[in-house]
Amino acid sequence: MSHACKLATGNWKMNGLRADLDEARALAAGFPDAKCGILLCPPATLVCAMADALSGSAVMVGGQDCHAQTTGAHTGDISAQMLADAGARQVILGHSERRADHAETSAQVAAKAAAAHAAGLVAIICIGETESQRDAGQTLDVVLSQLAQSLPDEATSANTVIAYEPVWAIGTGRTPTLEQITEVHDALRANLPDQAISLLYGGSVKPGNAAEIFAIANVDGALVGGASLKAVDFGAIIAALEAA
Ligand SMILES: O=C[C@H](O)COP(=O)(O)O
Repeated sequence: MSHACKLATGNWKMNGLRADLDEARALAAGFPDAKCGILLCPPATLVCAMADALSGSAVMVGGQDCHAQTTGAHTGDISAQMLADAGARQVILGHSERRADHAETSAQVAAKAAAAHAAGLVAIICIGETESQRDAGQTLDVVLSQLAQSLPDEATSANTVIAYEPVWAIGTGRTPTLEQITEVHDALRANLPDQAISLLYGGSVKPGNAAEIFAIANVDGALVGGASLKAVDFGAIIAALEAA
C-alpha cells in the first residue's frame, strides 16, 4: 500500500432498479465504521434515491459519466453540477466502455474531469490497454499516454483518482498477473502529478482475488463492476481492502 487513501468503488454500470437499493442499504449496514473509502456508482436514474438511502452512512454515491458543459442543449446528457446536486460526490470518467461505445477521447475525458472538479466532484479517471495493445508490447506507452492526456492541469489527490482497467480483463474473469499489475501501477505512480493520488485496479476483481491484488504496493483499491452488485460480494472485497 502507498500513502494514498484506500478506496473501494462499485460501478453498477447499466444495472439497478429502485428495488436494488436494498443491496446498497445492506452494504452500508455492514460497514458502520469504514476503514477505507466506499463508493457506489449506480446508473443516473438512481443517484438521487441512493444518496437519500445512504444518507448518514459511510458509503458515498457517485455518477458514471458527466458532460463537460454545465448546462445546455445536450439531450440525454447530465452535467457534473447535476450529479453533485443529486448527492454524488464522485464521478467515473473515461471508462473503457464510454471510450468504446461513445468514442470518447482522452482530451474529452480531461474536459469532463475539469467540469467535475468545478462542481466539487472527485473524478475517477479510467485508463487501460486493449488485449491487442498488450500483445504488441504497448501497455505502458498506452496507459501513460492516456494518463497524460486525460488529467486536467488542476488534478491533485484531493480531486482525482486513477483507475487502471485492462480492457481485456473487464467482465471476463481474466486478470493480469500480479507482476503485470505491479509493473503498470509502479509506472503510473512514477508519472502522477501528485504522489498521493489513489491508484485503483479494475477488471474481474472478486472476493477470491481481492486480497492478493490489494497486497500490491501501489494498488490503493479497486473499481469493481459485476461483484459490486451484491452487498455480500462487494462487502468481502471491501473487507479485504480494509485488511490490506
Ligand atoms: O468499472 C468496473 C470495471 O469495468 C470492472 O468490471 P468487472 O469487475 O465486472 O470486470
